[in-house]
Amino acid sequence: MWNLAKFTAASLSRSRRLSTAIPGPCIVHKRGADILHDPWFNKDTGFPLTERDRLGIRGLLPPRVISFEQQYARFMESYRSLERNTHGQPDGIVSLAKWRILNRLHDRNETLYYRVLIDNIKDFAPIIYTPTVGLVCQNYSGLFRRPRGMYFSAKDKGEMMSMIYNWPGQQVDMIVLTDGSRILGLGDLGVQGIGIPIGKLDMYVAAAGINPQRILPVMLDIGTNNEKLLNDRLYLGLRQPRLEGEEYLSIVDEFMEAVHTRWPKAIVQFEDFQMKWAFETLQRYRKRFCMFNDDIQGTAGVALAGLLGTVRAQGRPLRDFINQKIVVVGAGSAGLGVLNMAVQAVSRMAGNSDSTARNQFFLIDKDGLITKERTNIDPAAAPFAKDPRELEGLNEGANLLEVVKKVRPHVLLGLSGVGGIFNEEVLKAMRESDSSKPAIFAMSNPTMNAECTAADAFKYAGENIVFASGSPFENVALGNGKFGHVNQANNMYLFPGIGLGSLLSGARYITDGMLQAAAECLASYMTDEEVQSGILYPSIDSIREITAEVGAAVLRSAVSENLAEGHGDVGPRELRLMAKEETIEYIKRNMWFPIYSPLVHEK
Ligand SMILES: NC(=O)C1=CN([C@@H]2O[C@H](COP(=O)(O)OP(=O)(O)OC[C@H]3O[C@@H](n4cnc5c(N)ncnc54)[C@H](O)[C@@H]3O)[C@@H](O)[C@H]2O)C=CC1
Ligand SMILES: CC(=O)C(=O)O
Ligand SMILES: [Mg+2]
Repeated sequence: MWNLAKFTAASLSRSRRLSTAIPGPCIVHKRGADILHDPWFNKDTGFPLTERDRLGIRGLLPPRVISFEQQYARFMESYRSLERNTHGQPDGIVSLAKWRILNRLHDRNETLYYRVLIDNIKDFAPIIYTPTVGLVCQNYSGLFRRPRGMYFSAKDKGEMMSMIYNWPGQQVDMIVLTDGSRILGLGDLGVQGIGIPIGKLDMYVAAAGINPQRILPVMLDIGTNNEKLLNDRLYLGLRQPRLEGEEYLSIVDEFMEAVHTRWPKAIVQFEDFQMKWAFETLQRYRKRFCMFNDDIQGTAGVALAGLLGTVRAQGRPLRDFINQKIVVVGAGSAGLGVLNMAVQAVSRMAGNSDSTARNQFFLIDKDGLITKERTNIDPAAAPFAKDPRELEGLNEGANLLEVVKKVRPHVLLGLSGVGGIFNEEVLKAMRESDSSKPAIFAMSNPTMNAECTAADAFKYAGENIVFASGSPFENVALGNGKFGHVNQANNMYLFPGIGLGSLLSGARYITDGMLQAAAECLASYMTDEEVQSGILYPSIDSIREITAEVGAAVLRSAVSENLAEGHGDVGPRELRLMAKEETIEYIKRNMWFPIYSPLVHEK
């Protein structure tokens, strides 16, 4: 049975802590059934009698008024009974059933939905976020029932400025935008990729307390090159190949102008764009709009925090980072983002140039080790290409196993999207690492695409490793009551704080300094004791706490760079005068927390 007393005590103390964030009485102009069908205002059976009378819904609901706590307990009961009833069925079926029950609540009653999400984030993140969100995207055209977010297609060229005013919300703070061209490690899913902005924005509400009335998931449907989808009669997107070149950019330009015109202060997060457009759009917009690319920049900060954690886990001073040999598998937007940020960190620590700092990194893509002998090398990868003359016994295109055997890296980091590529032989080769505590980061998503499983990593590379994966795995039982800790190295630890800190600072744009501040905040969050037992990141249960700290670090960095223009009533001067703790408090006060607000004045 659901423990109601525990729930009430926990949520009461949380409400008190965040009491200043509770909105005042809001007056709703809708009446009757329209209110019941609006998930923002709907309280289901929770409408008190005065509201039923005055909002014209008396008689439209069963007579008994059910409290929020009872509704919560009822939902959790049905969720747990779904778990029991689907026990033993294939994982995909169970996960989709769980997603459906949560999605139905999301569609019906947002307050209750976000409350159960916040309180049970560890259980529900794998459903609304990776890995299940990947399965949802793959099946989106069949799962589609109600629209969520906005869709701008190549057919809407010239219309976007007026379309943006079709969005019913007055104010939008956070937008997550995709073109569906590289959804997790699942490739081009066209319009079906909308599941990703929806899932990311759910994390924004849960972790950063962004008001769900002010979020906007967006799909830019500029076609798909996925033949299976083009031939699927249920496919809901444009049935045409992806636009390229100037045609493509003109669509993204038009969208960005439209958004900026209606909501000049909204933050735009680019998500799951294929590499060429990920880099190109970041360069194109980063000084014009308040935007960032999560796969390049959010991932980089989380990975850097993990890499610094592995140095501490070895009992070494942070500065020893400059001596770590790191093999990165995957030279895409995520892998290159990580390398660029890691190189900046090494240069700062060692006082070296970037080119010297790059020596310790080895980059592998689908054609093997990248060296200067590579023809048609991608310009973004070129700075990391090795000089073959400086490599003993390793040639252009050397395979992963050869590289691991020769280099004996301290860290093996996968962002390739290729499931199982860290196979038994590769993992066993990591036993010969030069590190006393080698690290394996299998960061690709969803679970199927992880470079290895947690169990295989501890089994083949040894019990002494530090392990992290992009999607969650259970901790691994090592025998004798010991467990191998599984970290989740996922950009969810940073993007909510980057967005929230940027929003509340009123920054004109998002700089490298702000992103570095976010990464440093995450890197210093764990104690030495935790890190030495292999725990690199906080538990997802405390994601709201860590997000508040990351948000404060980002805001303070914007202030120090003179980019903060303030937010709402709080101007740049007040932001500048805040001490660190005051900034964290300010951030927390501005986090939305779901409770039923009165919908009518009390007379
Ligand atoms: N944990 C996290 O927070 C994040 C994880 N990711 C994951 O990283 C993966 C890659 O994302 P992007 O870099 O954006 O993709 P991308 O498509 O830009 O890059 C993929 C890279 O992997 C390389 N690759 C493909 N097959 C390979 C093989 N057999 N051996 C070695 N390299 C190979 C490709 O050559 C390319 O360089 C995806 O699975 C994504 O879900 C991405 C962002 C954040
Ligand atoms: C986590 C994430 O952003 C990705 O896998 O693309
Ligand atoms: Mg992504």
